[in-house]
Amino acid sequence: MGPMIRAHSAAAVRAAEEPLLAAGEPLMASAAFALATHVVAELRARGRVAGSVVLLLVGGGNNGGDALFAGTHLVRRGCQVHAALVSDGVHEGGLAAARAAGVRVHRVLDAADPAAAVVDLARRCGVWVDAVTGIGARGPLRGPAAPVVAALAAERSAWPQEPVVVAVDVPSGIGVDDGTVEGPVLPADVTVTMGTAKPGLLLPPAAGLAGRVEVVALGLDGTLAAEPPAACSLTAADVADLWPVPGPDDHKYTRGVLGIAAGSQTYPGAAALATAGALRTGLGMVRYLGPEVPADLVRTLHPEVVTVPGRVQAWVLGSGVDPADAARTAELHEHLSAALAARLPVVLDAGALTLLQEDTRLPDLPATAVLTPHAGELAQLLTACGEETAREDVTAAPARHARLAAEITGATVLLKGPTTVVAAPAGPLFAQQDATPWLATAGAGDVLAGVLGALLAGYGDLIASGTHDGAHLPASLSAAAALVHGRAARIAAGLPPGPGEGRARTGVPITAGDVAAAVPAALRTVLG
Ligand SMILES: NC(=O)C1=CN([C@@H]2O[C@H](COP(=O)(O)OP(=O)(O)OC[C@H]3O[C@@H](n4cnc5c(N)ncnc54)[C@H](OP(=O)(O)O)[C@@H]3O)[C@@H](O)[C@H]2O)[C@@H](O)CC1
Ligand SMILES: Nc1ncnc2c1ncn2[C@@H]1O[C@H](COP(=O)(O)OP(=O)(O)O)[C@@H](O)[C@H]1O
Ligand SMILES: [K+]
Repeated sequence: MGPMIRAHSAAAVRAAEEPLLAAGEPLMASAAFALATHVVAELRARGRVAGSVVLLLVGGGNNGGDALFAGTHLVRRGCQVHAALVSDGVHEGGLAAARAAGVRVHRVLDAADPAAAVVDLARRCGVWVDAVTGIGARGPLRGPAAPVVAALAAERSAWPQEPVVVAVDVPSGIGVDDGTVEGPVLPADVTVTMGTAKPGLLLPPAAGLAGRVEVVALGLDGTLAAEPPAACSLTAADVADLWPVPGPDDHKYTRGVLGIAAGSQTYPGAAALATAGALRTGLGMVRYLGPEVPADLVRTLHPEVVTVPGRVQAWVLGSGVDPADAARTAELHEHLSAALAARLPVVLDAGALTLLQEDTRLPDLPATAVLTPHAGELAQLLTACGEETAREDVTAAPARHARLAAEITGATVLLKGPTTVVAAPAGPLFAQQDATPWLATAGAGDVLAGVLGALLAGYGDLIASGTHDGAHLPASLSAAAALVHGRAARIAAGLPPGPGEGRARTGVPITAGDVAAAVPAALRTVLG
C-alpha cells in the first residue's frame, strides 16, 4: 500500500525545477532516460525489446525534447525509432541527438495530409510515445497537432489492444491543472510523469485518459513535499491512518453516535440503506429519526438502531427525503440548525441539498458540513446560488464546479460520479477512483452517506471542539469514505480492491445493499 498520490500544478513544478536547472542538473537527460526505461519495460512485458518499432510524436517544446532523447536510448536497445515532428518548432538539441543516434525523423507537416501521414507511419509501430505537449500546453491542442492526435485516437479505438501508448508527462491536450478535456486527446496506457503527478492525471475526466501513472521524481520530490498538493488521491494506507479503531477504554459514546434523518413514506429504502452503510462502517450507535414507515423498516432490518431523539456527534440529513414534503423539510432545517450551533459535522444529501436551494438566505456553512451531490444535483445547487450551470458543465469540469460550490457555501463538497471529487473551500482537491461502474445503482449514494456519517461521528467530538485542522479533515474523511465505499462495491462485484480495470468490463451486478454488506470486507483490505 503506497502513500497518498500528490499532484502539483504546472507552475509549482516549474518553480521547483528552476533552482535545479540553475545548478546545472541534467533534468531532461534524467527524464529521457526514465522514459526510455518505462518504454522498454512495456515492450518487455509484451514480448521483445530489440526489433520493436517505436513512434515518437514530437511537439515543439521540451516535452518533445524528452521523447527525442529517450529515442536515442531506445535505438541503443535495438528498437527501430521513428520521430514524427508535428509542430513547426522542435527541441534542437534533442533532434540533433536523435538523428545522430539513428532515429528516423519524419517532417510530417510537409505532407499534403499530415494526419494521414502519421497514421500510416503509426500502423507500423507497436509503441506510440505521446510527446506533443506537457506542462507548457495552453488550452486544448490546436494547429496541425490537433487533427494528428484526433486521427491517432480514432485509429487506436479501432485497435484497442495494439499499440501501447505511453504519454510523456501528461496525455497531450488535457487540462494539466484542472483535468478538463476540451479537444482531441490520445488515451494512454501509461503516463510517465516528471517530478510529481499533475492534477489532470488524478481529476476527471482527463484522469481516465492517463492510464497507469508512473512518477519520475527527478529530485523535485524534496522541494515539492514542502508544498501543499493541488490535488491528491488517498490510498488504503492513508485511510488506515484516518480510520477510528476502538481501544480498550472506548464505549459507544466515545466511538460516535450518528443521527440519521433520512427516508420518507415514499422512499423508506434510503433510511435503511444509509443506516446499513453506517452500521457496517463501525460506530457506537445509530439514532434514526423519521416518520413511521421508514422507522419501522429500519427497526425491522436493524434492531440495534435507536429511534428516539438524544445526543449525537454527527448527522446524515436528507437521503430519500422528498423536498416537496414541507413538514419533513422543516424537520431537516431544525436538525441542521442544531447541528451547526453545536458545531457537529453533518452530511447533507439528496433532499437536504434542495433544502439549501430553497433557503434564499443560503446558510453560511462550515467545512464540517459535507454536501454529497451527484452532477445533476450540483448543477441545480449552483444554479440556485446564481451560477447558471447544466449537468454537462459539471461532468466536463467536475473539480472546478465542486470547488466553486465549496467556495460559495463554505461547505465541503463530495461530488459523486465515476471518479469522486472532494473540494473544501481551500486546500487540496481529492480525486478517488476506487469503485466500479456497477456501483451506479439506485441507493448506492444513500449507503455512502451512511459510511461518511459514521466516519464523521467518530471524529464528532474532535470536530465540535474546533481543535482539528480546519477544512482539511472533513475533506480527507470524505475521500476516505469514498475509497471504502468504492472498494466495497468492487468486492461485492467480485473484483479485487485497488485500481480499476481501465477499459475492461469485468465483475458482476450488485445492489446498494450488497455494497453496505461488503463494507467490513473493504475495511479488512484497508485495516489489515
Ligand atoms: N524544464 C526542463 O528542463 C524540463 C522539462 N521537462 C519536460 O518539458 C515539458 C515542458 O516543456 P515546455 O515548457 O517546453 O512546454 P511543452 O509542454 O513542451 O509545450 C510547449 C510546446 O507546445 C506547444 N503548444 C502549447 N500549447 C499548445 C496547444 N494547445 N496545442 C498545440 N501546441 C501547443 C508550444 O508551441 P507554441 O505555443 O510555442 O507555438 C510549444 O512548442 C514538461 O512537460 C516535461 O515533459 C522534463 O524534461 C524535465 C526537465
Ligand atoms: N460510472 C461509475 N463508476 C463508478 N462509480 C460510479 C459511477 N457512477 C456513479 N458511481 C457512484 O455510484 C454512487 C451513486 O450514487 P447516487 O447518484 O447518489 O445514487 P442514489 O441517489 O440512487 O443513491 C456514487 O457513489 C457514485 O460515485
Ligand atoms: K505529452
